[in-house]
Amino acid sequence: MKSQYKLTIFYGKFIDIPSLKAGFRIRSSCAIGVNSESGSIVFIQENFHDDLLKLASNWDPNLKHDEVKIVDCNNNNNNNSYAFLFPGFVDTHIHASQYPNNGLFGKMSLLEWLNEYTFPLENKLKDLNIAKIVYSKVIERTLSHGTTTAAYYATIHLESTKLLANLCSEYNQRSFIGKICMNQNSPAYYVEPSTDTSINLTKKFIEHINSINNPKINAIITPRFAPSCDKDLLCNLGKLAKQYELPIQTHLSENLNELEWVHDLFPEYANYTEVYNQNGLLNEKTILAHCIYLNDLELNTIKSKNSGIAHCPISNSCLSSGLCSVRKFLNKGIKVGLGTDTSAGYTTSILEVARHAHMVSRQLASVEGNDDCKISVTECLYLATLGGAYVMGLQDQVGSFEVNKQFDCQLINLTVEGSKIDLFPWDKETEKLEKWFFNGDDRNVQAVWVGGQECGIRSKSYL
Ligand SMILES: O=c1[nH]c(=O)c2nc[nH]c2[nH]1
Repeated sequence: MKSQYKLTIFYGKFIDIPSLKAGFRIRSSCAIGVNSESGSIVFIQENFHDDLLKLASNWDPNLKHDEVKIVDCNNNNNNNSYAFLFPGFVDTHIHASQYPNNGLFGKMSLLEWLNEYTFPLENKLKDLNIAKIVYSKVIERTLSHGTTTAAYYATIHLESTKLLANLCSEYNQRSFIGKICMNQNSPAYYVEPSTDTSINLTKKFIEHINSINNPKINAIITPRFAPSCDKDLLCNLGKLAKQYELPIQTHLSENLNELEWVHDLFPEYANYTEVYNQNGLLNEKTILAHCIYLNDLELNTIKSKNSGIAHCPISNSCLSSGLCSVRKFLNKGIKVGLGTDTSAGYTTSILEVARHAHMVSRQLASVEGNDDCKISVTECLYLATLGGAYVMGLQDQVGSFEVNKQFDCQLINLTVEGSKIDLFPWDKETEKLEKWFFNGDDRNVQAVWVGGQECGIRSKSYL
């Protein structure tokens, strides 16, 4: 339905992190105008204390007052309360289909866990009734944590993957959705019989995404990981990505047994990264999850292809996969974002992943005796927002507040009833934000907008 409003003006304190080293950019008493039709930001005016409708007239002198919607988030900022608008989080790696298993991994590591926990669950989602329950819940849950953009893995099943795309569109969550491709080394009940089947189903899925005709909903080519795809499938998926100009997502170098397995399966390649590279699967739109054990040659290849890395520190801890040095990636100028990696990761919260990234980096600093490993609070929040946007090729659209970017945003209130954050009168502003980083959760997320449209996840009012 077409909105009666042509312009929405959001007013309040806007905070974002415009580059890795920038720290918090805090814009107080700030008015951001959003074009209701395009969802993009048309003006940003900070320290504004006049009539907001004047800004609307500046933008379009013909605009009538009832065509302008004002969302005033400044009311909360009396002495005892603290609220701000922050870019929506970007989850660069999440298995939507695995959501029911969040927190279930026992003592297992990757390869056993896939067989014992993951493949049986994913196979259940061929039933569309089950898929609808699982996918609705995971979208609701991620939105409630402030995730406005997600790169989802579904399952090998076409119809339920189509359903995930439809639901993302209905819930208004920006998303990349991948039908998983796998044609070898998988259980008989959960494997595609041939390359042709996998490619044809992927093509049908791409057609479905095109038919949804929603620019927020995109297809992504998804070879699960090298062990579950033969060379023919990898190579054809590379060609498909090129033909349709689509992004690619897969797993790389997550676990030592996996590395050995890849070496045995693909002895003709110099390393794991080359398996993807030589099959046309590495380019500037590729998202590589984990990447814990890459050597310098592999990192150089990833950098030269301008591919991005989804850092998944919670998953890496849950499955004992290893400690991943993000600083190594950043020092090489490789794009890095964060991934919950549900359900190898136990949470759907990117904020929690960001603090885990912080903690793992500090562990690494002590293990390696090198303080450079430490990733600061604002660097972690950058990875959770604009860093992730770069990894997904969306850096011109989301991740920070700039004119012409989409308005993907979350309203955070540190003093909402039930909040776990206690503020004291002497807290400096950046200290309040650091407290949010370490103790915030979905209770602090009061509203979420994608492309300027509020996502209807909450009944509570934010004003
Ligand atoms: O964390 C992971 N989750 C998965 O589902 C998967 N498949 C291959 N490799 C994987 N790693």
